[in-house]
Amino acid sequence: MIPSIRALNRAARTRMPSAWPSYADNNIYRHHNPRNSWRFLRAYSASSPTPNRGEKDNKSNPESPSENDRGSSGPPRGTNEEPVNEEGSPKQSQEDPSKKAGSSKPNSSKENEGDQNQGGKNDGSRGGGAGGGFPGGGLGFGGNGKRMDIKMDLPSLLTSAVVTYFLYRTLVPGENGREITWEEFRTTFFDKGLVEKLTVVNRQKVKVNLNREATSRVYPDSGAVGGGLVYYFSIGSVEAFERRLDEAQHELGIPSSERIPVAYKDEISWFGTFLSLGPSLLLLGSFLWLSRRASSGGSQSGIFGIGKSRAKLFNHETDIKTKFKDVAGMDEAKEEIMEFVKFLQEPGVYKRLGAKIPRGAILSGPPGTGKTLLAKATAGEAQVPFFSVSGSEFVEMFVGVGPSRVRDLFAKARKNAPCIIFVDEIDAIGKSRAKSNFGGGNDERESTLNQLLTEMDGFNTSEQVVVLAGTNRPDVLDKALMRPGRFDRHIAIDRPTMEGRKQIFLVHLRRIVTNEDLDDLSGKLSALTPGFSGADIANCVNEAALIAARKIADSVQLTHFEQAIERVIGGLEKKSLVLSPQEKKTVAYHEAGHAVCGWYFKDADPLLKVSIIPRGQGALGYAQYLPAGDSYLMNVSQLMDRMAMTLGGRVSEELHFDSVTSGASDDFNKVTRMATAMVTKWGMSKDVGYLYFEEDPNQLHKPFSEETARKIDSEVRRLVDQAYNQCRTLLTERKREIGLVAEELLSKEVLGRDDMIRILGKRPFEERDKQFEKYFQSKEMSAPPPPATETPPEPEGRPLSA
Ligand SMILES: Nc1ncnc2c1ncn2[C@@H]1O[C@H](COP(=O)(O)OP(=O)(O)OP(=O)(O)O)[C@@H](O)[C@H]1O
Repeated sequence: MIPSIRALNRAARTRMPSAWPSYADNNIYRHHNPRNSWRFLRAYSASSPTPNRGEKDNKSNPESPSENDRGSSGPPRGTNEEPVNEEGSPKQSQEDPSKKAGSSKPNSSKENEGDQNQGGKNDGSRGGGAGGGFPGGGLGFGGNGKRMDIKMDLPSLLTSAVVTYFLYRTLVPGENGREITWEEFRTTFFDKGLVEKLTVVNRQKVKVNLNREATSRVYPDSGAVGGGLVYYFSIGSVEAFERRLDEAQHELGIPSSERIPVAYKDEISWFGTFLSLGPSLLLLGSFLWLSRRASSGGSQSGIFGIGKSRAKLFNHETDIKTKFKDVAGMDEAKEEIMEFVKFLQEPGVYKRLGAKIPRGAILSGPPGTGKTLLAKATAGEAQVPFFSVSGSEFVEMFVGVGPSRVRDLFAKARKNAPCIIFVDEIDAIGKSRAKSNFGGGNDERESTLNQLLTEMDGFNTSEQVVVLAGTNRPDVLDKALMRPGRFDRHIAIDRPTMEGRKQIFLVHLRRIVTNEDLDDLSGKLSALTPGFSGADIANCVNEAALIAARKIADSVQLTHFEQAIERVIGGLEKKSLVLSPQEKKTVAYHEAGHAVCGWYFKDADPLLKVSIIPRGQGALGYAQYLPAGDSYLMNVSQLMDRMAMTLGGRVSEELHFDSVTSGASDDFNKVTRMATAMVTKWGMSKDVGYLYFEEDPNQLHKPFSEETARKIDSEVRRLVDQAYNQCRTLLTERKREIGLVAEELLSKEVLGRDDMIRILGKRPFEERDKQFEKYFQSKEMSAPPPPATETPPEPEGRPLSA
């Protein structure tokens, strides 16, 4: 058993435990026994007269034991072993390892050489062998031979299997290398002549190659004998090491011809390399991982998919079930777009006559009017694939991504031709370049737009790819987009008319369970929902179904629809908002003022419903009016009546209370905007004349002179004052009616058109909207009757004339 090198150190020797060590275990650290070491030292020193350590004796005796102990590889050293053994053996105890060393047979030079070679081989091949015997720790040169055979290449680094292998190869030998100090090296190996060769690795460490034969004699149980354990020591510099080695050899009297060979080599530590690459690999890995997570998946995940188009592809066979019959109330738009369907279905008809097919169409209109739906239905009708993408999806924080996505989208579309590309919210990329240049443009957006224009130009007439685009802001689009050859067609889709709303209601009512007569119901609902878009209608129908479900009704009834409409218009009822009785009264009189104005002004919009239930954001009450049919022109009289009616709330407050409230600010906003438009846009002021001044918040200077500005101000003021006087005159006359409506409102909270008729009598003017009258002749639309005790006296039969 090999003694611990630690045992050689002075501090350890002084401990001297009484227990004799067990050498069953190879790990010398665990079985470190100072006593044994001490004994070893004593035994060693007992043999010190032999020239093991003394160069003097060595010189005088050519068969010096020091030569033997050193385990030289050459014949001279081999022949020197025997005298040591002979001299040393009688003085050494049985357990003393030095005894074994002393009793070893001399090695022939051939054997030694063989050992050396074998040892060299073993150093490489037995890297994983069990360690033991000698102390120290370190690099594990035992496995280095194999490790060095592995070539580092990028693919192998990238695969985890190889990384694991590297780690294994790097870590395992680490357990079989032991670092020792120079002193330990000298006393344990060098001075005993066990060293065969030294290898300076990377100018930092010296690997000790032991003569295995000699070592096995001195330390028979050592792991180094099998080649599984390798010792090394660190050096400050190669020069210092060489100097020290020279001195040591000189000290031992080793002739220069027998000096221990020193080799130099550079080794790459895979583990070290891996560690040094670690931060970069970690960064790269996290970047890839993040980009993979950031991307929404699909085949274009990761950083490499960033330039790919994110358009969703709907296959006509599976995904697009929408047909023109699902799109109601826009017959003209459908007709216009039908041409694209025909082109996609039968391109031959057009080509035969030499007609060029329109490349695309812009569908413009307010939100929710069914632009996307129409585009989808076009694809559904034409039975072609449909690529849907939003304009904003082209714009990324990386430069060049937008154009690249446009290219990719069109490339995919060409592969899937005939097909339809639908770019929703095209204004995100198609904004006028001239406008955006003011105050710094957005280059990325511009280049995306340019790419889009190029791609649309690049079509040839045989390519059956139709591009449809949707926008709410056709006014801001770049003119280049609209020129013939690109988006040839401009299809404006407005909010549906009453008949249109009826059709849309019918489409959506078919999907819910109701026992009402669908024709009558859809007519009523369309009359109650002026200004609703298709999306509002869809939402309203769904909301009614939800309300019915909440009330566990068997089918959806008219009342559910009424509540749903109120909710869509006014927002959620705010039950938590409790008004004080005085506030409630103010709200009731305010709303009653509006309602009475609407009832008695000839050109005002007739009232549909008035409510004082707080709803939505800050609205304490609301009045819903039916716009005069679906008219799109308004005359001065209508505008004045509307302004007067809008001021009705405040005037009523003035007439009924000592002080007024802040509740009319939104009314003033509307009135001011209306009056300003009359003066600056609609040529309704004689003083200002027939001029048009656009409101542009980006404009630094007003497009009119100071004098005109003063005129505009005074004209706007005049119109508002006129409306105010008109309103005040009426409401002063109708103060009693306001009181009746307000009190009814306070008790019932919601009044419908029929309630108004009941309180104020029939409206003294013929209804302009015949459709409306058709559906509301009955009493069905009245609000639920109040509890019997709170019912105010019937106002019927009172004078109503204005
Ligand atoms: N004419 C219509 N007929 C039937 N349903 C409609 C109609 N218009 C809108 N809808 C309903 O409204 C929903 C939203 O419409 P769509 O997304 O097409 O509006 P849009 O004009 O594209 O809105 P945006 O401008 O906000 O993108 C549709 O899914 C459909 O349920």
